[in-house]
Amino acid sequence: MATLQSLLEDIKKRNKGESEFHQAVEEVFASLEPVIEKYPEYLESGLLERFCEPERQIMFRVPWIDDKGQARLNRGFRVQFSSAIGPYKGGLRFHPSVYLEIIKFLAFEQTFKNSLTGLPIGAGKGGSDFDPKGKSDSEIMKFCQSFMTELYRHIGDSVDVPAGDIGVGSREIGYLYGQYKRIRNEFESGVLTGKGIAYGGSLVRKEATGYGLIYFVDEMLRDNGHVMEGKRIAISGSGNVALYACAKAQELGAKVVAMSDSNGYLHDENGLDINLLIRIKEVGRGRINEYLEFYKNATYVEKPEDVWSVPCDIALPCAVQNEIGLREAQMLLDNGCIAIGEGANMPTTNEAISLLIEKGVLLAPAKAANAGGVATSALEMSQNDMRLKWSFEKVDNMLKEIMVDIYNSAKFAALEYGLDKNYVAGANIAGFMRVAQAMKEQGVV
Ligand SMILES: NC(=O)C1=CN([C@@H]2O[C@H](COP(=O)(O)OP(=O)(O)OC[C@H]3O[C@@H](n4cnc5c(N)ncnc54)[C@H](OP(=O)(O)O)[C@@H]3O)[C@@H](O)[C@H]2O)C=CC1
Ligand SMILES: N=C(CCC(=O)O)C(=O)O
Repeated sequence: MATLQSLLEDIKKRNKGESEFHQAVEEVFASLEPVIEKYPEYLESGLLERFCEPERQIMFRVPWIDDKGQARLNRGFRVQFSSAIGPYKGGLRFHPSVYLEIIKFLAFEQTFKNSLTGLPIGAGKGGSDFDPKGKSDSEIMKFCQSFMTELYRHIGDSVDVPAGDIGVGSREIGYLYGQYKRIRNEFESGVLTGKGIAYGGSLVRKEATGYGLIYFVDEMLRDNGHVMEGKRIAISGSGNVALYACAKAQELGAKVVAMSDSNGYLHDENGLDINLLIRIKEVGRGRINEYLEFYKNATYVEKPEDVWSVPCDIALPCAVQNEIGLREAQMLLDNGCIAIGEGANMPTTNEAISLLIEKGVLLAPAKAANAGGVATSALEMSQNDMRLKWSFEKVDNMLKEIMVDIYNSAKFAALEYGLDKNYVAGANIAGFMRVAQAMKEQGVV
């Protein structure tokens, strides 16, 4: 008879060398132990094995011509992980660190996240090893057009709906959509989300992941006798998620004193000027160290991983996977950090999660806390379906409600299994149960 442990070993054997995917599965299996004890049929029927196997993985060649007339070559991916509760849904990551297994772990995480939103969206993820940094607008466009020339055959508003992630913002979505529309000869606005407002994008989508993170963390703090007001916050990353998490945290009265990028971290004890940072990053497409030209008291240290050495009450990892290991977790504990809100996907190692929870740090897990982006993407799909355009306030209120619901789902799932305040386990359990129920009713497919 299979056990959780023997299944985990089998999954590791079947996916040799895929350390991030192994890590993601290990974390989930640790959470599901009490669930499988109560419902062994999820294991005995092979459902859990199917749950951890992507429905489809697609890899394709992406040739393009650079501004010098040189032929360039990248690789594209799309992992369509689960369609149990809706069409595949998840971002596209353009970054040189991308390869198939990275996309697979991200797509696996998306299964739980999309389930927790309560909306009809399955799980997928895609991307490329293309590096947008240092590329001209024309090169970005030519790459996106070539990428979509391959991807279009695999997506659709009821099949698979990509969106943004690292290196993919509304500019890239626009170029991808333009090529898709040209090939399909059809205005299928719901096929991509994160679109520009002029042609079907939803208000709040740009801000959603960052805002949603703060809504979740604020709910978690309040439920545990704390307030956001007056708290010191350190954030890793300075992209779409980090910038809008910073803006909303400051709106709620917190002081954000540090933010990072892949070259280092910015520190301003007076609190970062978020409007300047948004101008530098979004308008100028510049680097955060340009901030020093405006604020002489600020510092920029060329060690991104040491952003967590800046004393803070709340840490918001909003960059990449595994940026908080045991070393960084100890830095946070030594500085009296009381809460962590994961804006990035899988930013904390399993060892660091165990240490932080053991020490009583309130940990808002990525699958739950950063679901605001995909939830608002689903709201964009709904508006597109109905050919409607909702107001910023309407969408923002829906986002806030969804994030509070997600918090409560994680909280009460943890409580049901005697795992009070273990929001990592609660999110994994609540996310799993909805998809597992759908899989059970749909048969062995
Ligand atoms: N966009 C979305 O809707 C959602 C995104 N996420 C997750 O949030 C995280 C950030 O995504 P997003 O803000 O969209 O991406 P962006 O491309 O807008 O920003 C990424 C940020 O992370 C920084 N970064 C990248 N690599 C490293 C590194 N090795 N060390 C430190 N910083 C690094 C980048 O710095 P630099 O400019 O130097 O490269 C940049 O500041 C990702 O983990 C993503 O998967 C989760 C849910 C939704
Ligand atoms: N990159 C995203 C957003 C995906 C989406 O909006 O479909 C994520 O949830 O990780």
